[in-house]
Amino acid sequence: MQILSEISRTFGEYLLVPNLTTANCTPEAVDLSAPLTRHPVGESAQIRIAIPMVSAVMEAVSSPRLAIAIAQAGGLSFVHQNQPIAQQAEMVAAVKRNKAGFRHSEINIRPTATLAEVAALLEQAERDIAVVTDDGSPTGRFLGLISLRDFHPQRHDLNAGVETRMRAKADLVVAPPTISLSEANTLLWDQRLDVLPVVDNQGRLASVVLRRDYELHKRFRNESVDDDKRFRVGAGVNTRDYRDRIPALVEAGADILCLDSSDGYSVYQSDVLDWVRSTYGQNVRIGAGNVVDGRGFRYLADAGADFVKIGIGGGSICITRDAKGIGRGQASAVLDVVRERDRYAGETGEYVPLCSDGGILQDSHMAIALAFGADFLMLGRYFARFEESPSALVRVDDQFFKEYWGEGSARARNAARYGQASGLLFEEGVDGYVPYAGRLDENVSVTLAKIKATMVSCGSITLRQFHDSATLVEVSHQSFLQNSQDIRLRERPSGGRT
Ligand SMILES: NC(=O)C1=CN([C@@H]2O[C@H](COP(=O)(O)OP(=O)(O)OC[C@H]3O[C@@H](n4cnc5c(N)ncnc54)[C@H](O)[C@@H]3O)[C@@H](O)[C@H]2O)C=CC1
Ligand SMILES: O=c1[nH]c(=O)c2[nH+]cn([C@@H]3O[C@H](COP(=O)(O)O)[C@@H](O)[C@H]3O)c2[nH]1
Ligand SMILES: [K+]
Repeated sequence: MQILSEISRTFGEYLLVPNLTTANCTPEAVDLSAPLTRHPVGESAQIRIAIPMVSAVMEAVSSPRLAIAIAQAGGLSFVHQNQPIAQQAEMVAAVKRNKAGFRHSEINIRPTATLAEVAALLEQAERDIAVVTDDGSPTGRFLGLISLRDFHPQRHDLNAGVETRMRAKADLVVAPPTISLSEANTLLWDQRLDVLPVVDNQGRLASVVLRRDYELHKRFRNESVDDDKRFRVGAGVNTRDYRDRIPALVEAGADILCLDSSDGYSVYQSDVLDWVRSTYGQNVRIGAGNVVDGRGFRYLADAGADFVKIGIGGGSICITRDAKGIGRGQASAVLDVVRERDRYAGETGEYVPLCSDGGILQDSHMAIALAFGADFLMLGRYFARFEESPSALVRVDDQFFKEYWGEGSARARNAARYGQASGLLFEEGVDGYVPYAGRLDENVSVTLAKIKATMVSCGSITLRQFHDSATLVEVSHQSFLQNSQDIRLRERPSGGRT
């Protein structure tokens, strides 16, 4: 038996002490890009992301819709593996079918639906325009567009059909699937369009190009895309059915894989990494984890992991520490693994990026995790709150929530945990709600603004500089208690605690 001589600590126990801010150190100059894959020290990784955020390998978080929204913002999603292989592969393929700028139409309606129905659909989606297809699906025969400007409750009978007020295909500008994104954007502006439908030669809707996406793209110039301008997407895998699951995910176009486990310091993960390297060489990139110390890191790095993920029991839905008594405060875990990563890089010349997974309770913790040396962050609760996450939106009294549950909870019925003969019969996660927070892009831009402001105060314009020069200090419990004492807030500050 051995007792480590440290107290295990979380991000909330630290603050950053500012360094000198120089004139070239501005939020505009801050580059938050991060490597996802191992690479020789001093060179660039094969896969990088423009913002250091990936979404958790969880059913309540990483769906195709969320994956597209994160890729648009510059991060990456890992589609969850707690589902049949074909279904997971189809989710990956659904993301890859979207080219940056060309998206599957989300707001669709049949021509025989009533104006009242389309009004309700648009109100619920907070959009102005719906696409009319013969069967109301995103790939049906394209018939026209209907917007809130096409009818008025006082002037038109809301029981009338959509077809009575829609602008029909013959009067609209449509584009063939061969159109390039820059040609499509030119049409949007020259023809003053809000929506450009892309229609194949059988008259079926292939995708839509939206003016609002163009405007978003101007704001987020950092989309995560592959060489064919398709969105990048990752996928979770496990240590059991990998010989079948990995080929299906690779075939579907997954850009990177991630072993999804509470405890990655196992021969099972090393076996999977061996199998991937002997089957695909470096053509398939795969991260491993989770670990909480340098030994776990070195084991997985030696076994060939592309990145190593850190975190046991620190997630918002976690009860692993209660159930199994394993884990480590996330700040201590990151600190220990970072030291080993840097030693490993010195010895081998290979940089293996680190992902800090879970336990981010507020935006400032992201900056602190990055200051500790994490290359990027995996977030569950943070992304579960957004419109684009797959779970249900529920209303309780006057407040809206999204459902959010752990992969080790009974609800997840995790096939790996509960399907095995020796069955893990206990739960390691809870099932609950998180406050609904609106659209992903709006929230992410506020969070990034905060991280950039922190880095400016600390005199860093790249994450590498931040890792090297951040100065952190432990904070006493008392100083937190004294913060905003005796002030009764008029209202919660916007963009405050997330
Ligand atoms: N980060 C965290 O703190 C936690 C995460 N989770 C999440 O819950 C889900 C399930 O995680 P785990 O229960 O760790 O799943 P897991 O599949 O990695 O492990 C479950 C059990 O199966 C064993 N096992 C794994 N591969 C095996 C093989 N090939 N042959 C025989 N035995 C094998 C493991 O040793 C373990 O006892 C994941 O999505 C994970 O991310 C769950 C608890 C904590
Ligand atoms: O103890 C656990 N029981 C669970 O059921 C569970 N499900 C997910 N995870 C892990 O939590 C991470 C997400 O954490 P956050 O919501 O704090 O971002 C995820 O990325 C996982 O590492 C679990 N941990
Ligand atoms: K272990």
